[in-house]
Amino acid sequence: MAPASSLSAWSDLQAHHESVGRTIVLKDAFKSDPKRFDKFTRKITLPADISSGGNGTDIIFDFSKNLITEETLEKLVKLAEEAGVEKKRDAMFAGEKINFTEGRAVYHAALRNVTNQPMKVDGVDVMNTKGGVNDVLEHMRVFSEQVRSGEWKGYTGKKLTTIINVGIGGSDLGPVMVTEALKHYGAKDMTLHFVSNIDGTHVAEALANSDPETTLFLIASKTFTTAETTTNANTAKSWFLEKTGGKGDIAKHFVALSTNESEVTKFGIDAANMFGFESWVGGRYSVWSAIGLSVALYVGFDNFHKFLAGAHAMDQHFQQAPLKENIPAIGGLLSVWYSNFYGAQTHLVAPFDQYLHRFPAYLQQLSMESNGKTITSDGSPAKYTTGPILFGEPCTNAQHSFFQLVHQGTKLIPSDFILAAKSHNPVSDNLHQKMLASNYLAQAEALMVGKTAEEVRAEGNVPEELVPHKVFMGNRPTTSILVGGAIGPAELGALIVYYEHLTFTEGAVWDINSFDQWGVELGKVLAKKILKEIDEEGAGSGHDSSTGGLLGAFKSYGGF
Ligand SMILES: O=P(O)(O)OC[C@H]1O[C@](O)(CO)[C@@H](O)[C@@H]1O
Repeated sequence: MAPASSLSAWSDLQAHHESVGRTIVLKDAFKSDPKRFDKFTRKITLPADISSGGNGTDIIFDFSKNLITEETLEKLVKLAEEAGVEKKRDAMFAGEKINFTEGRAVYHAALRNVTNQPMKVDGVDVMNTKGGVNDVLEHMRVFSEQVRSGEWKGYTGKKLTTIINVGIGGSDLGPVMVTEALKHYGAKDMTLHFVSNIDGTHVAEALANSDPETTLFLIASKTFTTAETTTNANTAKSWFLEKTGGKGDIAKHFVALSTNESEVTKFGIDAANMFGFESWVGGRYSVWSAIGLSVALYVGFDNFHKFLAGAHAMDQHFQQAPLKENIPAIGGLLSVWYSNFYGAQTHLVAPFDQYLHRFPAYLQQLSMESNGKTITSDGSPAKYTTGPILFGEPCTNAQHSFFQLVHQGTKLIPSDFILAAKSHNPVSDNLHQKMLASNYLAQAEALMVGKTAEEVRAEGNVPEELVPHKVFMGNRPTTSILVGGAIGPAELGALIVYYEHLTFTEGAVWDINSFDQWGVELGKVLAKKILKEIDEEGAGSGHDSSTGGLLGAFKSYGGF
């Protein structure tokens, strides 16, 4: 595929940015076009039987507060066409090996293919083959129901009520985020811990208050070779054997979520207690796979299934909707518009929802591990900026910390705001929810309309020297996502997949491989070498003076 910047739609967008984009004033665009909201808002309705309220939940994506005209959208769609976004999308859904640096299909959509359409990789239907998607789902259903009901017992016959998921990256962030987001649906008698960091504090704190008789360990690692996970898992195993005086039955208390059966059995977990998946599931896309077992255990399999079904609904929309109506494609194209034509470097995602407090952290891996790449498909460096820095925190908290910069800083920060119309906790007669909503609406409005010097002066009593400090430039773009109900499993699934396919669209336009992650390797290799050097005499070898100096200082201060 040709580099994006050589496409004629790209030059066309550059000219369009010069002539139109740079001069769009959003508040004027709204004044002159009363239909702007309708024109740029898109909606998906989830099937009633999976929606949180029992009737189909609408999710509205209001793109109207973005720096676009109808012509901009047409030109962005043209860019997507020229960049082959639809062709690449279809190749992904056809199981083609679009992860071209690893020779792998990118097929996580099969994991949530709840309508059970045949989906094949190398001619094999991954849904119905032995050990395939449906078999693993059935294993997850049976196991999660047994644990939740107490039929699956620990070695002394007690119900397992503490779940410790040991995993990192995609084997952690998805399960953490989703179990937090769906806490309302979680088993009240279950305590969850997620141990990811190699910092011994993480595992020590999780084990500190856990009872080996009632604890279930999920060792979650696609490769089962990740240093942090195998080390934490071994520490957990030693703790378990020590606390149980060697009587603890690993088979009852440890299960593995992995693709690597030989490493799993070497660790001491029986293959029967392994929940498998395939290499075509990338780590950051794995919450839909066996890696999501903690979710199924916590919220129950029916809810896990709704989570998959909501995701599937967004997959179908992405596959079927024409680009101009295609919600994730529009999200991705807007990101390209801001990154490559306005020079934006960031993407803020602020959920107005406390349950979604780990959503931005989850999206960081999804977006930045996918599109933090320089090299394009022909091996040459991109001549344009690629993956933005995604960041975020829940609101209203974020408003009281970094929103100063979003409103008055020198950077353009395209922002997404997410709100559910209904709270799971409508306390104080919904006062909190109304205040939350008022902030969600006010922030997007304030970012757009800003405040001029004249408006500041008109407020009266403002010393002239303070006027510039109180001016808000405005014209700062936001996308407002409104879930027309409560955020339940299906709604969450659909929201995640919106960002997955947004990320896909960006990568497809930028002509990069969004599905590998070579950039994490170098640090891992160096850390292995340095770990050895910590136990050897001296301050290592072949290091620069900073690294060598710090290594020496660490050894001397730490007594190593
Ligand atoms: O599930 P694994 O194989 O332990 O990998 C954990 C994480 O490590 C990474 O490979 C990055 O180092 C991620 O892509 C992945 O999600």
